[in-house]
Amino acid sequence: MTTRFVDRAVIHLAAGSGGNGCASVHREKFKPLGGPDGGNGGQGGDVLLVVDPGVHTLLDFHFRPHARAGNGKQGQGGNRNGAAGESLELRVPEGTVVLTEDGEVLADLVGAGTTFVAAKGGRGGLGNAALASRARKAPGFALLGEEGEERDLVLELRSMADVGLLGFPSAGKSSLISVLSAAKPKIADYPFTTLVPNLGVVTAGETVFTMADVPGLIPGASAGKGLGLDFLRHIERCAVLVHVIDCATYEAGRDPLSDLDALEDELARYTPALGDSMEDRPRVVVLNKVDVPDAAELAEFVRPDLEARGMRVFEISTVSRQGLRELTYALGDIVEQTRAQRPAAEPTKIVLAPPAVDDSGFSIEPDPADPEGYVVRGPRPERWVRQTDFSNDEAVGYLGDRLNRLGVEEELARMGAEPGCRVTIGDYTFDWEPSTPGAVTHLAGRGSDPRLEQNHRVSAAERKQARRERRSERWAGGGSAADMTDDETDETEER
Ligand SMILES: Nc1nc2c(ncn2[C@@H]2O[C@H](COP(=O)(O)OP(=O)(O)OP(=O)(O)O)[C@@H](O)[C@H]2O)c(=O)[nH]1
Ligand SMILES: [Mg+2]
Repeated sequence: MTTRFVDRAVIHLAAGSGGNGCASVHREKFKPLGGPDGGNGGQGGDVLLVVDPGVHTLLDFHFRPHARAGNGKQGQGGNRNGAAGESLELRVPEGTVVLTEDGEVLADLVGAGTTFVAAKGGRGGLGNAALASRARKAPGFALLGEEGEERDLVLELRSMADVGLLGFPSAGKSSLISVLSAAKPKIADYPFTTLVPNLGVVTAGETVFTMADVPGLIPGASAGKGLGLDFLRHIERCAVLVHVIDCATYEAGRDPLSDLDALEDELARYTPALGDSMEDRPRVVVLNKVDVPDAAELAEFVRPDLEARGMRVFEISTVSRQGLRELTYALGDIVEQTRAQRPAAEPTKIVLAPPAVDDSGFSIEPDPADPEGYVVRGPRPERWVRQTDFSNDEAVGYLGDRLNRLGVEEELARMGAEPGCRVTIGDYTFDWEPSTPGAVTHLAGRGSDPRLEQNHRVSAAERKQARRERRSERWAGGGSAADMTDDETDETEER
């Protein structure tokens, strides 16, 4: 069996947006002044990655890298909440590693059914029924649904083989896998013949194990030289490492001992992305091409040195097939031992959501893009701004109240912000009009609220630019319906 796989794909995901809340007033014959009855918007659908043992490659993502989940529906009058958007499940193979474009590992998907929330749907906005309070009996506004998360992620499939072959280019790795298994990889006398890993299934008596043939390694690989990191990535998961050493090379500066040192050196320099050091991984040395008389002689010569280093050494030839049986059974034994030590199979159906963040805080910093401006950061202020319909003064007033209650205004004053200065929260910039200290009104009626007057709605390009300038730690967006009620909780407290 030979499995050739596309082992890396960049995907672009868009979760569904939340539906807007509805502002509606109950109307009935003879009852002209009913209460607010606008329902909440539905939650946007998530984009999920789900491990499916029936999927073996990332090929589909190669052809279809874009995926989008359904949007939540708008709330409606009569207290009808909008339906949630449909989540999208993308099937990925066992052993898929999810990374950011910067290479940060987000998840390592093992176990059938394991699910990763790759892009979180936006929250639906509260309708005016949910926003009503004693102080605000009939809110003339509702909250907007939030946009769904958009994410570019990298998927990598790391070989899950039991045995990983490593060696210089042309050492005979592909040849070895071809004689030990039914795999028929490309074999040629030029370096880097193998560009993608090949998996072979090897049988040693009762033991059946997989072997991965990976591209050749050259010094500097751990720093990305040759196929470098691509190569190393694939042996991270292998329980047993086999150094395949070419005893018949005439290349200057190459001999079995220095080849082995170079390979070990690269391994030591490589930091596995999955955090599991390869130092303690069992390894054996295969001295290949002993069908060549000079090579056989050299192998005999270096064997004691290698053994003195504690290595198990096998002299083989993939051409004459000598030494193969012994090697196969020895590998089978080691694989059995590592299997026995391995913890029990992972439970299935784990759902990996982005870690919950403490979203209660906020911070204010001088705006790097404006000498007199400030930038307010925090999951809640940013979310509240996104939820605000700026064409509705009452909604803007409500935002002002929320920010006030959180202490944003107080903190701005403490930092010496001057009235009229520009304050940016998320994608919006306001002129700051502080309310009189000590006389903060929590009750915004209908009509204009002078404290927050939105200047302009910035264009996407401006936003991007400003974001770049202000770049710093960002909060993981998203969140659950729980935080939605959370906002309302402190409202309740205050009431
Ligand atoms: N004489 C002899 N030649 C061998 C033996 N094993 C492999 N070769 C030759 O060595 C060359 C390289 O073999 P491959 O199996 O392609 O080597 P590789 O390690 O997979 O090389 P890359 O994929 O480039 O890293 C080929 O020309 C093979 O025919 C052997 O046991 N004896
Ligand atoms: Mg090869």
